[in-house]
Amino acid sequence: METFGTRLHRAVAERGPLCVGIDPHPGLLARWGLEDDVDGLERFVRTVAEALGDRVAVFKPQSAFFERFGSRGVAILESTIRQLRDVGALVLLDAKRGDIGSTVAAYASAYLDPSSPMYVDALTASPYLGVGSLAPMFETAAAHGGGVFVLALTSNPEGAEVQRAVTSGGRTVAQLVIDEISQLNRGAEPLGSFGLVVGATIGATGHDLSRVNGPLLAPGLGAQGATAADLPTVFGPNLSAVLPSYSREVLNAGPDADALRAAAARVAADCRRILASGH
Ligand SMILES: O=c1ccn([C@@H]2O[C@H](COP(=O)(O)O)[C@@H](O)[C@H]2O)c(=O)[nH]1
Repeated sequence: METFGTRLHRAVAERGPLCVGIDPHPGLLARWGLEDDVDGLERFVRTVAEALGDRVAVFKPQSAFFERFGSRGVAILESTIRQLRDVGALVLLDAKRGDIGSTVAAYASAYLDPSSPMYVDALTASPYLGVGSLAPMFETAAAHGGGVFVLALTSNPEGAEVQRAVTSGGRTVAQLVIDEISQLNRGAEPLGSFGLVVGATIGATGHDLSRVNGPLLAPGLGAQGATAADLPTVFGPNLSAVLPSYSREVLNAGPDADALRAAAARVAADCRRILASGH
């Protein structure tokens, strides 16, 4: 069985280092001339999947925008996940799950067990009940070739007061998370399956990402103000592991399929240039 890290490494080599977020904001539905209802949601996500599904390495549907419409919205999320995986894209569901271990085990079954209707390649997770509480997710992901991306240094300004607080051991909370994920990825080749979320907006924070040996998802590009040119400041010598993530910046170009493709190609080219130059 191939690991998620191996599959991600190949997807990025074939399609380029880009994650496109699928965030059907009410404002975007209106901009696309769609109603803010289940039919509008379905038209929106089908358009994105048909325009970009065969060329973007990773899609990151934001669960909240589907949950907003109840069970019919979740059914659309489920079919979108299938549609994207059928055309060879990897799906990273952004649901930021986290809880006590026994409940985390249920989240692991829901999203990381291939027998589940909601099975995805990888899931975002929140470590604030302790990184150890996420163990059932890590175990299920490892057993089935899946991945988990754990929040470390998020792109929103409110994250810093918690994530950069110093623990009794002298490390920041974020560094503790980084170090625990680094342990899980030790020795993995070509890339570990356990990633971190590090916002592109945060500037230079002095955190040590050098031992992560796993993917570094970088949201905050585009609509939140960061650009590809900010990536070297945030990630320093660890740029090769960065997976840049854009949602609204690409989705704003729709609903025209060619315009969506052009927007994705533009941000991918910006990122490729910066990531390849290493600075
Ligand atoms: O630190 C984080 C973690 C997750 N996100 C999510 O990414 C997208 C960003 O959307 P944009 O339109 O590109 O701003 C969204 O789903 C967030 O929930 C994040 O922004 N920052």
